[in-house]
Amino acid sequence: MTKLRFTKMQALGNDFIVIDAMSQTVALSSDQIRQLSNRRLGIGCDQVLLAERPQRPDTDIRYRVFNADGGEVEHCGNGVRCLARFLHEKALLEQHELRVETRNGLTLVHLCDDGAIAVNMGPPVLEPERIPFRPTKQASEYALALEDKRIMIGAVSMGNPHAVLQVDDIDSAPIDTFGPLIMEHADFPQRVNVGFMQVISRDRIRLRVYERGAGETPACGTGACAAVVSGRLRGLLDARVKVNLPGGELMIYWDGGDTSVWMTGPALTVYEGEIRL
Ligand SMILES: N[C@@H](CCC[C@H](N)C(=O)O)C(=O)O
Repeated sequence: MTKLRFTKMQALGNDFIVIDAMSQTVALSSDQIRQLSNRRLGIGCDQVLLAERPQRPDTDIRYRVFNADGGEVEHCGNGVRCLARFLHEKALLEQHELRVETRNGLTLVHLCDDGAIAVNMGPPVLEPERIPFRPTKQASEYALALEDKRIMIGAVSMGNPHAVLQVDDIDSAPIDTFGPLIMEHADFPQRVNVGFMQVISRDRIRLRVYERGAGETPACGTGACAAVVSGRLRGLLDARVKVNLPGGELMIYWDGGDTSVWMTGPALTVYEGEIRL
């Protein structure tokens, strides 16, 4: 039997089990991730995050992200803010600027004096083959065949893949039906996170996200970035946008082109413990 120390954290209700994999040996199978994430059989969370020693010399920490379904993925916007908070609270890293190694790149995180955490998420990836999305010419919107319907989506990678639908009202949007269908759509070979975006004004949207490997969550950081990028590309939004998610608010800034997307929001510790596996 293995004992594992963990910290339970949340960012706008998107919740995480954060594990220091530097001071303890951690080798979790997909089954164990599913068990930890299960809200009855384990601790319960949307994602498990591992803080590991960096492999790249130009970074301070490596973080790995596992969805509640056990699959490892590339990135997590709310998760990277929780990771930064965790490292500071544990005095594992003390600087206010952190260079975080992700599965496919480098993310810069800044702990602000007012308690918020700002993340430079890097430029969005829009080339379909890099999202990855079915081979096609890059566009701001694509038609997607969904059973007998044809819907319009934006497709963006923020390190992880996102489809963004514009809806009139997120309260009545078909999240539970369209969410799983689009997530598993054959045009997205790695599956996809699905955002439902309601544009309120050029600087405010409402958003719900059906996450790959976790289902609908109260908030999704990379989803908020992808929605603003998609809204900008469709000519609907300005550069600075307040994103209202069911769990709270994120500020997203994107100046277009190859510039980085910035995300600012909270991250909090809930409790700490030890679990037997
Ligand atoms: N909650 C996250 C995204 C977590 C990963 C995602 N479900 C995926 O599979 O890519 C966020 O805040 O960005």
